[in-house]
Amino acid sequence: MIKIAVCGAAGRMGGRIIAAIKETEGVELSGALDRPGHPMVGQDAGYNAGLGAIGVPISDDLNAVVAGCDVLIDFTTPKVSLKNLEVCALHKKSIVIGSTGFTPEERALAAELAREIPAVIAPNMSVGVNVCFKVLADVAKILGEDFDVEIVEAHHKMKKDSPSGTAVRMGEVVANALGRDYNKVANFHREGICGERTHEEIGMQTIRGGDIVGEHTVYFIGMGERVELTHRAHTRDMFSRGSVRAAKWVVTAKPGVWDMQDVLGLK
Ligand SMILES: NC(=O)c1ccc[n+]([C@@H]2O[C@H](COP(=O)([O-])OP(=O)(O)OC[C@H]3O[C@@H](n4cnc5c(N)ncnc54)[C@H](O)[C@@H]3O)[C@@H](O)[C@H]2O)c1
Ligand SMILES: O=C(O)C1=N[C@H](C(=O)O)CCC1
Repeated sequence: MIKIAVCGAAGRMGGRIIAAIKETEGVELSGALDRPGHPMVGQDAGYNAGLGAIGVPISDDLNAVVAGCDVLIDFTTPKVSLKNLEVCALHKKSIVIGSTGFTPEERALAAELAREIPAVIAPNMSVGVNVCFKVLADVAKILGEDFDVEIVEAHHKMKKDSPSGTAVRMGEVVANALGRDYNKVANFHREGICGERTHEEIGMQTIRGGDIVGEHTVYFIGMGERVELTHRAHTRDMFSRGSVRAAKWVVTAKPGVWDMQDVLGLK
């Protein structure tokens, strides 16, 4: 039985991940964590998962929870995830990180911290989005330079980072396929007399409102036609099931940073 602990257990994803662990064979919830001072610390973790009491309290003791697990699933924020990665490395435990909004410097630090433990770090754990990542590179290469690329994402109004980690990864995949540097060609802002669109730029647009779980469209816009590749999440459950699948996979992986395409065998 693989022992999984969940960090961010009082959050939107934390609750769904605990529910997914409960429905998955071969794994058990060994611990649940949230931030010191959170009102749900001390309460049973099953309540946020809609399960009633399951006998695992939400703790704020990171070291104790990590010591008692085989793998930590972490859906919090980049800064918290980096700390969790450091503590997992100290305890030689595996980690699955779903947090988004990492800066390039934070990504480099994560790779450094994961030199001796296996870590899955992925902005989107759904099968559908990871298949999109795979086909996007081919679509971009086939359509080539005659098509302008714009990416639009929509999420709930509580989301803290923008653009979404998924949209950033889509931009990186397209930019790489076209031989461009995402950090140079991503355009996050158009306002006023901002001039004609450049050939190389990838427009990144963000919508925030209500309870939208997550939607992403990559537009390839040519003269006279366009191709749109869209993914729509109906619930958070395919993210949470994906994270549990990643946890089962990562405990036997070699040290280093892996992503969901490694877990799904899409590379
Ligand atoms: N990779 C994916 O498939 C995927 C899917 C959905 C969301 N996300 C990402 O997951 C993250 C969390 O999303 P959410 O909607 O669950 O957010 P949320 O705000 O509902 O939950 C985050 C939880 O982390 C807790 N937290 C904050 N600081 C902490 C600390 N120091 N120690 C322990 N817990 C701490 C918060 O109290 C909160 O309960 C975001 O970055 C989001 O973009 C990724
Ligand atoms: O709800 C969120 O927050 C989501 N975040 C991920 C992202 O930033 O790409 C995945 C979709 C949901």
